Amino acid sequence: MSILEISDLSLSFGGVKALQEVSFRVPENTVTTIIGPNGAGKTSLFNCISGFYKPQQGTIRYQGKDLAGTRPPARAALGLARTFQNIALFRGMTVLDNIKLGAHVHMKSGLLGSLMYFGAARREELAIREEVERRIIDFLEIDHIRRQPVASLSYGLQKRVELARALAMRPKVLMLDEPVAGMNREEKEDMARFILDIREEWGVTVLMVEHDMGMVMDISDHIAVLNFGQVITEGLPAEVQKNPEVIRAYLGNSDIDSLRKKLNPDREAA
Ligand SMILES: Nc1ncnc2c1ncn2[C@@H]1O[C@H](COP(=O)(O)OP(=O)(O)OP(=O)(O)O)[C@@H](O)[C@H]1O
Repeated sequence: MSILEISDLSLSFGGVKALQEVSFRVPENTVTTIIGPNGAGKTSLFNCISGFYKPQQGTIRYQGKDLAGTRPPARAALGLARTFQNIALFRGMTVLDNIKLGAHVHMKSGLLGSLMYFGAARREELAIREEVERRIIDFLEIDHIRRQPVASLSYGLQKRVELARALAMRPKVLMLDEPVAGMNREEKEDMARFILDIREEWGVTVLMVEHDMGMVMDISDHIAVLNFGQVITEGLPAEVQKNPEVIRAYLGNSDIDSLRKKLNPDREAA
């Protein structure tokens, strides 16, 4: 079953066609990855799914429901959480406080909401929140830094805190925009392990944009390839890797050596 279905999506910025009739499905409980050369439209597609961009054409269905007209915070509350290409944390706040902010998508606000939301229901919500935060902190192995301000942490740990905050939103689909960009090898391996565990142990579907082809091929169940705003193919990593159109798409942007490195960096390094 597909948890997300993108149909016929088009988005333009003036004369720039960022997305052209894009259709693909994200099967439930998979790691699905969108790849493609720079400028292919990957982030634009992410922004359409999380509601930051409004496509001129097409539909996005989440659990069978058309998301048109649903604003970004409401999409997050429905279970579509995301991280960003550049870390978007409150740097002066502690790790724990940043994580707590993630849970806010579930808190009722406004006078009516507050009036209807007190007593047992509120206590129950707070207990759930604390349990979720504790579980996330244990899972991501960040207990030792939970009282530290984010600004004092290494880049790899900051990315982990961002992941923790997204998990605190209790997502059904976790959208990760370049989760290992700028990381060293060890940090990448840790992140890959966490992503796989999020799918397996937490039952969360992961939708990721990533340039690191070694990691993409290792952990993805399903890959969609974008080029010039269009999906040129989708399928299993092994199928996508040998698809001539995919190879051509990357060749258009680089020489043969960097192509090999991109599609199979581990073998190159060996
Ligand atoms: N806010 C915007 N205003 C104008 N043009 C935009 C905007 N966002 C994206 N574009 C254009 O849309 C196209 C797709 O960009 P997008 O950032 O989605 O690609 P990408 O695949 O994510 O690239 P990268 O891998 O470099 O992050 C590009 O031509 C880009 O210049």
